[in-house]
Amino acid sequence: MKMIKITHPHHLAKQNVPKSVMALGFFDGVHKGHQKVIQTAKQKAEELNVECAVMTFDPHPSIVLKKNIQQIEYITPLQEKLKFIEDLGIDRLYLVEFTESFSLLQPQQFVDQYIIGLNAIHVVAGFDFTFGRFGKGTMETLPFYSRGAFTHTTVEKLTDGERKISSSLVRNAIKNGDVSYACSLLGRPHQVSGKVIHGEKRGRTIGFPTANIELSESYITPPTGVYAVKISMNGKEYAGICNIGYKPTFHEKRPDKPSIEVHIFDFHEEIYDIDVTVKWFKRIRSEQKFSGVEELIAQIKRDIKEAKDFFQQLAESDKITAEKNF
Ligand SMILES: Cc1cc2nc3c(=O)[nH]c(=O)nc-3n(C[C@H](O)[C@H](O)[C@H](O)COP(=O)(O)O)c2cc1C
Ligand SMILES: Nc1ncnc2c1ncn2[C@@H]1O[C@H](COP(=O)(O)OP(=O)(O)OP(=O)(O)O)[C@@H](O)[C@H]1O
Repeated sequence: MKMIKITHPHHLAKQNVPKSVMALGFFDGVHKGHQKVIQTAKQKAEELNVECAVMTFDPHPSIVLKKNIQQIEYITPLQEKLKFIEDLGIDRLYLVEFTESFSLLQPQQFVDQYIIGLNAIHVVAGFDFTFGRFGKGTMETLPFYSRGAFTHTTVEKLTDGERKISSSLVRNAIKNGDVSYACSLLGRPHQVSGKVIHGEKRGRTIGFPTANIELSESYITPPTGVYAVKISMNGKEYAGICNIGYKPTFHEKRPDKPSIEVHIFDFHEEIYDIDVTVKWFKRIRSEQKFSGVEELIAQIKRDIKEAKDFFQQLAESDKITAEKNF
């Protein structure tokens, strides 16, 4: 995938840019709705025998448009978003820096400079995509702005029951700890990446060593509690159990921020400073304050059993699905 970074105003000349079918959107999470939009663009590009392009933006428009927001938590921070888009088999990605001057473009200026000017001959976006100053341009008015230079496909709303699959729905699911639901909306588990740092070194003394993880980006994370997770490092993936929390059993005073610690099953290596990715599969319980270490140990044993049973069932259902598809 060829990536073209653009800061407004751009100086790309139409005749130097290949014709494309262009999918448009912010695409935080690259959830199933986004996948449908991008896959529709890909199909159309094959039909028309031109490149398939995605145009996305960074940072999130709310940082520029709502002055009181300095940083937002992403489902997929930029690098992850680009990787998941690339995995869908796209030829080119226009990454437009979302600046104030860009946000002030009128719908017609946006279409002239960023669609017609980038040689898109067909545009694909969801039914509720908006563009231009105050989001005034819509899919209904797009043909008017197109000046006959391109056609378009509006992708119908993809829903889960009554609810539109959206980045907001995925964010809420993660924030509420419903990581299994987030997984079904994303079509894969939500994941976060970071580095293994030194913890309080108590874990090994109670029989459950844990890798303490410092996140590398501003991710949305699930609330405090215990989760069945998979953790990958150096190209290998392991099952484990994660506690996000303040460890109230050991801390009278709540630490500033919760720690994220993973006990990896059947694993005994030294992994400080290693880069890891954690995938959230299932919430098991809330964090508790136990009256003693023995009680905590007994509970962690039950947590591990529950997580192992879950992964066993998952492996069996994946096997059945794979056999059906064979
Ligand atoms: C699966 C699991 C569940 C946990 N649940 C709790 C809990 O409910 N309450 C609590 O105070 N600590 C809980 N902990 C945190 C332990 O107290 C923690 O792992 C231990 O203090 C080691 O911390 P350290 O890695 O900073 O040394 C849990 C840890 C794991 C791995
Ligand atoms: N469920 C869906 N069905 C069809 N198209 C969708 C769906 N969700 C998003 N899209 C389209 O995908 C593109 C990117 O969507 P965008 O990231 O802007 O918003 P979103 O996923 O709807 O989330 P939110 O509005 O909560 O931020 C847009 O063209 C949008 O219309």
